[in-house]
Amino acid sequence: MILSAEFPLSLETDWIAPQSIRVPDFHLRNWLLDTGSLTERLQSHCRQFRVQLLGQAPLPLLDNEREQMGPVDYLVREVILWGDDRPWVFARSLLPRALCEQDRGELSNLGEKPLGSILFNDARFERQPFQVTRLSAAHRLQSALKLPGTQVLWGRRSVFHYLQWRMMVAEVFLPQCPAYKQMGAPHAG
Ligand SMILES: C=C(O[C@@H]1C=C(C(=O)O)C=C[C@H]1O)C(=O)O
Repeated sequence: MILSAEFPLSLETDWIAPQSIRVPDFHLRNWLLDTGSLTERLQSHCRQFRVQLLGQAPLPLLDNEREQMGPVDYLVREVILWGDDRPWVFARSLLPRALCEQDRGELSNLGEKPLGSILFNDARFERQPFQVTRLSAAHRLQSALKLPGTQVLWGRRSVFHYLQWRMMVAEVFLPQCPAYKQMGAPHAG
């Protein structure tokens, strides 16, 4: 299973401090603000976890990314995270191009290896506070991913500081993600 989508999909949305927005339920809020590896949490909810790479290339940033990331070049990486053949997360990450091409070569050819396997295995990556976002059912991401577009989607983003570098990770929970209480599903922790 793959989701066909153009690259970059981008992610035009407003990002808000968590204390300034009401998240509908505690379960979702817990997922949105979990500072651990999303990859690891998703892996605990499925038998087969997979990263589908939509693309990774040097690209311009959105205005509301650039204002946090400073005047350096970035590789934009966009992926879909799958759990047991269900698309669970769209992620857009900004990787400093010079870092990828110098010190951390493994970042430039990450491919379908989860980014979290690097970020959460090196204490020098220091996560900064989250911002959250609410995408309406009509948001273009839903139509671009050919999702049913019948529900509001929630996402989060944070900057990781690494030495003199900044890296941003933004994740949107897609409709089947365990971050939402699935109708009729037994309560998942
Ligand atoms: C940052 C993490 O890595 C995950 C994997 C990503 C990737 O491979 O591009 C992007 C965002 C994350 O959902 C994580 O596991 O928390």
